[in-house]
Amino acid sequence: MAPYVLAAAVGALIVFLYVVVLNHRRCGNLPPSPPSVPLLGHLHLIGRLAHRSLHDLHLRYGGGHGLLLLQLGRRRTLVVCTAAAATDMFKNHDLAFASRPHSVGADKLMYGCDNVSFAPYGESWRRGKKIAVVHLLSPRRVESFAPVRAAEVAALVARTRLAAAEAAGEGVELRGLLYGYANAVVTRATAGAAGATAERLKQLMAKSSGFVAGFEPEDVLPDAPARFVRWVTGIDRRLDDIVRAWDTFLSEIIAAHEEKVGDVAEEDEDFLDVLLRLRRDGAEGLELTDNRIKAIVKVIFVRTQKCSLFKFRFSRNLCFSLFSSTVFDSCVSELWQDVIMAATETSSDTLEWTMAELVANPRVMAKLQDEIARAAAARDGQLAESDLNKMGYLRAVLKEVLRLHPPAPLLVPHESTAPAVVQGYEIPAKTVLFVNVWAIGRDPAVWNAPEEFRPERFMVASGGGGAAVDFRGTDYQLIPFSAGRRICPGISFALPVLELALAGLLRHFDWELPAGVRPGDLDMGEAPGLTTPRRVPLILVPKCKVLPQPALQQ
Ligand code: HEM
Repeated sequence: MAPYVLAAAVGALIVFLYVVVLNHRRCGNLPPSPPSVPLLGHLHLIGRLAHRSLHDLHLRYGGGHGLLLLQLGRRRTLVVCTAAAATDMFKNHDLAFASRPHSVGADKLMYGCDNVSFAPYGESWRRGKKIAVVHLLSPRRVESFAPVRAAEVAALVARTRLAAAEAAGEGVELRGLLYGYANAVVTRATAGAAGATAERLKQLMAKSSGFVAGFEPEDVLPDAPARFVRWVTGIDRRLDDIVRAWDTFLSEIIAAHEEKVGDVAEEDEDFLDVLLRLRRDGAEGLELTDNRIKAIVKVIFVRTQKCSLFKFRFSRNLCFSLFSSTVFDSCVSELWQDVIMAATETSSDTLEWTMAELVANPRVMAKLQDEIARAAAARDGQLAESDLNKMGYLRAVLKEVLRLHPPAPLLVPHESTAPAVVQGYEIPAKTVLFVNVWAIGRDPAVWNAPEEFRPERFMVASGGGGAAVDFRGTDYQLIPFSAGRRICPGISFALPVLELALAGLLRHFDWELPAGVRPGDLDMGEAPGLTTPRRVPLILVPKCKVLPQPALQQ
């Protein structure tokens, strides 16, 4: 028998005994749970759209308190499924659940998790988040990127015009256009340049996110067999190659930025300039080592490209064949494919969903175009970023899109560091937390006609019941950016990027479905995984509008 087969068999036996014991150690007043099987726990119950599987499991087994407890391989996992349970969680137990589960891939790729997103709760995370909130994503800094956004929206409109001319009345696939736009804004804000840097970044992103976020051997196997699987399948070797490629890329950008020290006025700084200045000034308590700067810059690149890097992947095939190394191999390559899919970013996913919902709801599209045209007319045909504040319907449309299609439908997994009593149930420490914001956005206890796309629910003038509901983490029925300590610090960066692109696309073009496709025929399914890009890329026919003014200065 080959030594690795023997080692795998021994590993399997250890795991089997371990999980059998673990499965039978259910004690205390725990939340409801479906029946489990040895080793897998409940993994086999999770389909390719995990948020939907978890929602169905909750409806079937969950009871009235909005919680479900699952054993996903080695990880005990609490799922929050309703707005009421989310309220209890974020109001009363945010601190206990503010950490992150450990990921070997994230650890290697993120300089020992010396960043914000992947860091466990503690001093290092607190310092990183402070840098992000106070120095990089503050209102003043976000405002300073207004010219970048204006230029990139103009470029998006120009590229769409070109695509429309080339398509000559046929459909245009929007995904590439939207991805290019968001990628350019982010690369310019982070590193001051787009072009070749953006292209290199796109390639690195595509290579790395599966490693950070994939289903790791450690999720199911004890440490020693997991290390063995890593070695046999070559996961670690490939990971090391990617780590080196990232490091070279980041070192080069840092070196280029250091060369131009003193040439850049504070208001023109990109994120990297800010971090290097803080280091030069010896900003108190920030300890900006090279690796820390690289980790922060990387996480911002990655976050803005695809905010939910923890792209846990639950595949039934994987679950049923855990001990076959070829399965781990195919899992990795599957993840690679997934990553290429996943390389579409949060902002472009959201823009694509918005365009799909608008074309499926022509009444909403017309009303929004009217609002945008009126805002432009009030300014002699020009549109400025400050006009966004006056476009209440545009904001309502975005809220409705993020309610139905949150880009991270289970947020990013948290982990508890202390026992907690949630909704009357005892939750032990070291429990992973998924908050099913996709299900919460459809919770019939808080939303009327939850499956309908109805932005008016957020409008005071339309008597919408959700008029006062915001999505910045205070109203727990709408938390696409999360809430509490781990809330996304990039909301103010993301909103103008999304709203300006929509204003530009809807002001300059009318949008139609390709000939023969009716709004009801539009495929509104999601691609498998724990993020929710559209299953089918959106193809629409842009019709250039004749505007009262020759050019839009935005
Ligand atoms: C539509 C756009 C976006 C959405 C829906 C979104 C959503 C999220 C979500 C759900 C989380 C996880 C929160 C949790 O763990 O509970 C998160 C974390 C984070 N986001 Fe975003 N995000 C977006 C854009 C951005 C942008 C543009 C940036 C930066 C420029 C950013 C930076 C971050 C960072 C640094 C974290 C980690 C926070 C922490 O762990 O403390 N995000 N985001």
